Amino acid sequence: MLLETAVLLAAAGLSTTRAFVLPKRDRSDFYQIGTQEHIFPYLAGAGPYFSYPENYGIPVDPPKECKITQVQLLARHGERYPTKSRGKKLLNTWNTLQKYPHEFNGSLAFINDDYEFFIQNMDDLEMETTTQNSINAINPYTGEMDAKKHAQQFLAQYEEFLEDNREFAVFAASSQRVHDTAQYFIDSLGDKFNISLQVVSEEPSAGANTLSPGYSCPAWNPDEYADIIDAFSTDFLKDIATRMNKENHGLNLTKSDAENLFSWCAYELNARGFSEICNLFTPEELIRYSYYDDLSSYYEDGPGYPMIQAVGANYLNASVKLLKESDDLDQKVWLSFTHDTDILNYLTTLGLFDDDKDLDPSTVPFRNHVFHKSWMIPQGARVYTQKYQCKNDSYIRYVVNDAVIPLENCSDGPGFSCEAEEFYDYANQRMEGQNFFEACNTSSVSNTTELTFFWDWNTTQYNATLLQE
Ligand SMILES: Cc1ncc(C[n+]2csc(CCOP(=O)(O)OP(=O)(O)O)c2C)c(N)n1
Repeated sequence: MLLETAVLLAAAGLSTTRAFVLPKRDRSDFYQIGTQEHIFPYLAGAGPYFSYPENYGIPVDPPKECKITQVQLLARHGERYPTKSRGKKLLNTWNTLQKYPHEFNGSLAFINDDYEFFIQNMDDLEMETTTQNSINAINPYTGEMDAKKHAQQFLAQYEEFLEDNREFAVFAASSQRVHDTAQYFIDSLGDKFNISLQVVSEEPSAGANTLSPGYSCPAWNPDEYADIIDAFSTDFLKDIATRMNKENHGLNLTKSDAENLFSWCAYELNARGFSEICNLFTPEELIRYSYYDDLSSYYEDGPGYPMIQAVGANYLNASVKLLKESDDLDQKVWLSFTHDTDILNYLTTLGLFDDDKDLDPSTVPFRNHVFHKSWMIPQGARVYTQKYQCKNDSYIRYVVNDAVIPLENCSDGPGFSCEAEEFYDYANQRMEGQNFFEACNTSSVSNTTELTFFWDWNTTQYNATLLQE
């Protein structure tokens, strides 16, 4: 380097070394990307997509003698940056680290080597990660690529069925990231399809005509079962903070900093493809963190909160109606995109992961543990309902994140499916006495009592204003 250039850069307060020191081979993102996929299931559904880990081995294609007659999808948006509120918390922890006046020792030492925080632009908060906004050109875990890959997988899987079904509406809740995911998916399907994207309002005023009933549910109280969740020991968080503080005298990381590090790890994976922060945790800490999240979700948005059965009934009721009307409806493909908790509410009403045993806060269970939240709704989650005909009978079954998950009490049909009439009885039973509008006190924010967009999109045209939330 010319001496003058070095002097100029130094005068501007910029380091002259950075541009000229290649990262060490073992610290290069190139070599590290792809080495952390085994921890995705432990990141509370905030990290990159992964297939449902407990696959029973049932082929996703219906048996050969059967013919698909309807497909429904309820999907989560793809990998994203943190929300604004989460981003603020992560920045606080990052500031604490940045203010530390000494070189870091031990597991945090990577920060000494020109570590660049993964949130570079506050406008990225709440948004999908994309090739454009990723801080690493070779990040394989963008929400954009996930949606595009998902669409290609969908095309390959339903190739024959889609031959005759190339024109349909796709539905997205009106959050920007949800909309963007649906758009990437549609773009990736290609120009042989004629698709109309319907953006359904997620404002509380949408009432029951929504894909995100969580926002139209004023009666929902996140703290309803806080006493159970709080009974879980979070000593593992204290242990993490203590370990970092011992390695670095004077660093006063707190328990909540330790908790933030887990989501830092997850979101950095979405934005960079790799995160040194993920390497701070022991396997045992990851397991405890993951169960803590299962427990919270179970009692806030899952089977542990009886009201959720009514919230999830809003979509399940519509889904069952579509299944029953499949012969009469021209549209056979029903793809919808929304948020994690809304899918969880729906799965709860459906009872696909409900073994009637409440999760225990006094210990981490292993054998009695069906409810793994991150397995159900990781970023890019996809819950398919398949209806197919074999001889003269129709059958229903579910494919969650690439794995066929049979209904525990109704799986005698081909491919471990549930005979349609039996399924309708089962669904009725799950929804008996469940009224979303009443249970949520939705009348205080809206007078829309029915979900109608699947049936009236053609005349109404849904194009709600996109929200950065
Ligand atoms: C039944 C219910 N009502 C209201 C809420 C409040 N709430 C928290 S998160 C959320 C939706 C968006 O959640 P986010 O964590 O940003 O999910 P993502 O977009 O990543 O899927 C809602 C409606 C809830 N969780 N559950």
